Order: sequence, then structure tokens, then C-alpha cells
Amino acid sequence: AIPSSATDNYDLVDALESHISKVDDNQLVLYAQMANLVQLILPSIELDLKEIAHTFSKFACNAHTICDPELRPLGTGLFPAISIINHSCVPNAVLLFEGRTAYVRALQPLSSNTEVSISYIETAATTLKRHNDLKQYFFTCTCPRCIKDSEEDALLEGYRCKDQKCDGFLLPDSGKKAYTCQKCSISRDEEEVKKVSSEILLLSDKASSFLSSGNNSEAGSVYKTIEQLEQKHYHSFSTTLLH
Ligand SMILES: C[S@@+](CC[C@H](N)C(=O)[O-])C[C@H]1O[C@@H](n2cnc3c(N)ncnc32)[C@H](O)[C@@H]1O
Repeated sequence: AIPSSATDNYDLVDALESHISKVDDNQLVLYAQMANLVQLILPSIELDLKEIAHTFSKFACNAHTICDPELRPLGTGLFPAISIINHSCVPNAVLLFEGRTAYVRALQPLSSNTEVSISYIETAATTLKRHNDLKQYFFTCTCPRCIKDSEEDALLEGYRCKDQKCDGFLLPDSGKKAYTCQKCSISRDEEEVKKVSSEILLLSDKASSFLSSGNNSEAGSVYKTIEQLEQKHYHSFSTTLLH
């Protein structure tokens, strides 16, 4: 049912998943500090700090980014009735905003027994990147796009040929668990390609956290390492698009 009172909203938020047992220690410390801040702002009310920390954890996996009509982010909002909607990388609905009001709009005709899904993340990304972006929600997506073979990923990634002099790009060869150059037929092992991609993602996370904590020189040196890896790993067309 659509909530119509503050108590309805409270009950819905109370029932939301917090994933608190899976939250790492650094994040728990942050939630505890934020809960203390709430107590400092509201000294006259005796608050349950543990409950507030749980609420912040609920916020992380249930809130949505509020966007303007051009999809520029304006802020974050918790819409408990919308938080019941699960994610898919091939969603059948989208979340839209008009001012402070959120709308779920179907992308195709939906029958009454079809589960409504939206995407929590940017969908125009490879499976690896999408799974990395979904980490804060503590589940592994098994939507049709995530379980099918990686031809789309190869096109989105644009891996380069192992031979640095060849300007071919790689296509997945699922039979051989490899990627093969469409120009010279040299193959790269699938595992090795995925390992380098994961390493680049990890380094990108590291560089962003250096940047957000003001460590610009450390961030700069990590970005240099990323650039070198990307030049070896991706086709020049893709690296031009990445920067
Ligand atoms: C915004 S809530 C969605 C509603 C949630 N399923 C519930 O019952 O409260 C987000 C959480 O739902 C779960 N979830 C969302 N989409 C999922 C999916 N495609 N597969 C598995 N779990 C999913 C994850 O636990 C995620 O942290």
C-alpha cells in the first residue's frame, strides 16, 4: 500500500534491509560518527545511537539519487514505497522526478504479475563495472545481461591486441576462454584480461578516495599507473573515450 501517514512511512523504513552485518569496519565507524553528530545536533532528545547507525546503513542501500529532467544529480532521497523495487541491468521501469515527487514509469507494457525493476546504477557499463557499482547494495546481479556471454562487454571495453603494433580489437572466444584479435587472430587469456580490468577498477576506487580525502599527489600517481595499464589493455579508441 502507498504510505499516507508518518507512521506508515516509519513502518516501511523500519522494515527496510540494512545489510549491517556485511558493512565493513571503516564504514561502521563512519556510521557511528554520523550517529554521534545527530545526537550533538539534537541534544534534547535521547537517541538510540545504534538505531541511527542502522538507519544510515539502510539509507546507503535504499535511497535514490534525485535528478533534474536532464538527469543531473540534485541530491539523495529515501522514498520507502519505491525502496521495495529490486534492481535489474535490463530494467522494465525507470525512476523519474518532478521536483520532490518521484515517479516510477514503465518502459514497456507490464502485465499485473510482472515484477517491476529499475536500475540502481548507470547501465551503459560493462558487467564488471556494473557489479562494482552495485557493491554498496550487497547482492550479485543475475539479470539476463549479467549471465549471458561477454560479447557486449568486449565491445564496451574495447580490449586491444596483445601485439602492441597491431591496432585490432579483441572479440570474445567463449569456446577457448580467451579473447581473440579480429585482425591478426592472436589470443589473450580471458582470466588475465579480467584480472587487469579488476585491477584498473580497484585502482580507480583508490584514486577517488585519495582525491576525496585531499591527497592530490597520491591520487595523481595512482592515475598515472591507471593510464599506463589502460594504454596496454584497451584499444586507443576506448582510451580516447575514457579521458
Ligand atoms: C532498495 S532494496 C530493494 C527491496 C528489497 N528486496 C527488500 O525486500 O526490501 C535493495 C536491496 O534489495 C536487494 N536486491 C535488489 N535487487 C536485487 C536483485 N536483482 N537480486 C538480488 N537482490 C536484490 C539487495 O539486498 C539490495 O540491497
